Amino acid sequence: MQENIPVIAIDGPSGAGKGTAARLVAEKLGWHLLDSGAIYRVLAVASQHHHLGVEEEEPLIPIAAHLDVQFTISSSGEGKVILEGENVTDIIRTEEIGELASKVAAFPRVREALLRRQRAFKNTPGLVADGRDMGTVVFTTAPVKVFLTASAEERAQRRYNQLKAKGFDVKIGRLLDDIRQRDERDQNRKVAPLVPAEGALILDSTDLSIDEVVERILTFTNEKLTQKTTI
Ligand SMILES: Nc1ncnc2c1ncn2[C@@H]1O[C@H](COP(=O)(O)OP(=O)(O)O)[C@@H](O)[C@H]1O
Ligand SMILES: Nc1ccn([C@@H]2O[C@H](COP(=O)(O)OP(=O)(O)O)[C@@H](O)[C@H]2O)c(=O)n1
Repeated sequence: MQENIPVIAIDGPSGAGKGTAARLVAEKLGWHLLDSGAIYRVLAVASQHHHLGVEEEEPLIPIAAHLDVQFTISSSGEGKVILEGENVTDIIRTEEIGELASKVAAFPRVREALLRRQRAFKNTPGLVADGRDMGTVVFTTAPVKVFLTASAEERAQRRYNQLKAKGFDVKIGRLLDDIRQRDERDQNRKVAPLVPAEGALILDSTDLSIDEVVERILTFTNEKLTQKTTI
């Protein structure tokens, strides 16, 4: 039964390490993965394709409802994101698109239109989902909820390293400003604001390695799931 499929919901601000941790936890457990932020990022790109601004909600709703996107894994294990037949894997990771994504994500009816698509990722044997509202809105009954955070300075530095490695020309000061603006927008919007879910493990990763973060999530998952059943 769909209700009995376990979900690990990992929420937190930009650059906290959610995506990295979620992928590694999902690999370790052999569970499915939902990068919900990628859906909002894809919607931002789709709005550009359709020559729409991100200031008005109404025109974005049908685009969100009928988003033609595929998340595929190549034979070498590389994740690919295909929008309307076009490979948008790298484009969606730019700060410009992150910024637009956080604008389209502030519209309640856009979020509503994307709910079913996100919930469809929940399949046996389990799902690891990361985003801003996985534990508070999309998977409220998830047995395992984690709020992963880190200082804004550390998150900007991580983003800087990540984008530099991909060959993007970025400035650390600008990234820090962007992160602070995005935090502000994500935390203060009226619908599905970024807040820790009730009962979430609050994990500050500022001084933790990726391996330590993954270890703590797995330990917490074990504790939570053995309280109910077993993993
Ligand atoms: N605990 C950590 N210590 C150092 N770097 C990290 C840590 N967690 C993630 N990173 C790196 O920071 C960058 C941003 O991580 P990501 O998982 O994309 O964050 P988020 O999904 O929360 O925005 C990536 O390059 C990742 O490798
Ligand atoms: N579940 C989610 C996931 C992302 N988002 C929005 O989408 C934007 C991009 O999400 P992301 O997870 O890819 O961003 P990063 O944390 O990787 O910077 C965020 O700034 C949020 O505004 C959201 O509102 N709800």
